[in-house]
Amino acid sequence: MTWPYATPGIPDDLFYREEGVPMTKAEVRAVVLSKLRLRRGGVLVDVGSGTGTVTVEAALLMGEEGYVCAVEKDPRAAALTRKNTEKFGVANRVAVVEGEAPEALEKCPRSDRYFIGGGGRRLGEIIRAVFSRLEGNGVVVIDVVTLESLRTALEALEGLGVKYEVVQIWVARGERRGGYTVMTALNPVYVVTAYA
Ligand SMILES: C[S@@+](CC[C@H](N)C(=O)[O-])C[C@H]1O[C@@H](n2cnc3c(N)ncnc32)[C@H](O)[C@@H]1O
Repeated sequence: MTWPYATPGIPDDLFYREEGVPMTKAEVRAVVLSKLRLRRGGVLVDVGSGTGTVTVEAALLMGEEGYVCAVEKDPRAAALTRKNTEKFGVANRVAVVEGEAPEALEKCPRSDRYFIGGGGRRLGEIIRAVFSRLEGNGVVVIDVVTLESLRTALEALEGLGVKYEVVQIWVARGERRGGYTVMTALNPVYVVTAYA
């Protein structure tokens, strides 16, 4: 389908999804994409692309001349990223690299914009590798859920001596139940934005 709007805001349920493949939720994507300060015609490297929602929306925002290199170690998630880029008509400007970061980062061009949405136990290594490849006036956005990952991310950034900020996002969505609207909380997430 062709997304007809100037801003992405694609509802989560329009993406192909699969049990066990995580997704960055719509409200969190809005913050992540805003913090990334993408440019039309820019290049984003999306590390741990999962379902591919950030890849798709970033590609839409950067326009026809933009390019996303999506790195994903889980073959099922990589396939889902591909499928979603096809669904939203951006597959021609997305390269899906199936492999594990940090090594697989070598298969992406160097860039001034990185989103790290996954990294597991290798998060610290990935952050250091990303900064070694980051181009001038770069922005790196890291999305973490657990306190341990937050600590790893902050220690890595402190070790690199770079400027960063952290926001915590708590989103609750209203769900209609028996004639009432009940607010249902999503997991809180931390969005860390670091600057070259
Ligand atoms: C929370 S999900 C990302 C969700 C994604 N941003 C989206 O929009 O759907 C994290 C992903 O990172 C991937 N991942 C974890 N460690 C990785 C690594 N070292 N290299 C590449 N991918 C990794 C996982 O397989 C998982 O799909």
